[in-house]
Amino acid sequence: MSFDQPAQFLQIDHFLANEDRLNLLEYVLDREADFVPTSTATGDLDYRKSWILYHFEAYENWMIQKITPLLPRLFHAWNIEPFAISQIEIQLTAHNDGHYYKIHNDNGSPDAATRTMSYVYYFNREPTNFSGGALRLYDMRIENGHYVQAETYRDIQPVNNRIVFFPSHCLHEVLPISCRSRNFADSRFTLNGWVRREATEYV
Ligand SMILES: O=C(O)CCC(=O)C(=O)O
Ligand SMILES: [Fe+2]
Repeated sequence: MSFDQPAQFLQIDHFLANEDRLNLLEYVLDREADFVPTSTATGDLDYRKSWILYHFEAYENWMIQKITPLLPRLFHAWNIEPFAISQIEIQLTAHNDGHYYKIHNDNGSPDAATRTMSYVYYFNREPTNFSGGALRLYDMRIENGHYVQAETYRDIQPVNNRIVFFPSHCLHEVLPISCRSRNFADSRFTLNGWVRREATEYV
C-alpha cells in the first residue's frame, strides 16, 4: 500500500523587526573570517557546499527565544502531540555562488533521530544580489510503512526576513545559488536548526 502526504510547512514573512534584522546582518558581516566550509555526516564532498559559523553567542539564545513561542501553534496545526523539548539547535550558514545542499532529511542518522521540527530563517543584504537557492520540500509517499520521496514538491523562496518550519523527516534540498559578485556580503544567509524531543519518548 502507498499513499502520498503533501509536504507540511509553515512560512512566516517579516519575522524579525527591521532593526533586529539589520543588527544581525551587521554582526554576521563582521564575523566573515570565522565562517568555515560545511561538511556532512557521511563526508561526501559533493553533497553540500556552503559556509557555516558554528558559534555566535550573541544570537544563539536570542533567536531560540523568538522561535519557542511559535511551537505550540505549530504542533496544534500539524496534529503533533505536544512533546517535551530537550533542545533547540541553531546554526548560521551562508550560501554563495555555486553553493547547494542536495536532497536529505534532517533526522536520518542515529545522533539526529530526535530532531522533530526543522526551521530556517532567511536574511540577506538588500538589494538581493543572488538568485536561486529555493528550499525544495518534497511531498512524501508512505510505502510499506516507510517514508519515500514523491515526485511532487513545493519550492520555498529564500525571501529576506522569512522563516519556514517543516517536519524534520521530510526530504528537502537547497537548489543551487548564483551570486555573480561572489561577495560574502551578498550571500543567502540562514539562521536555522532543529527542535529535538526527549529521546525517552521514542523507546
Ligand atoms: O538553507 C536552507 O534552506 C536549508 C538548510 C538545510 O536543509 C539544513 O541545514 O539541513
Ligand atoms: Fe536540511
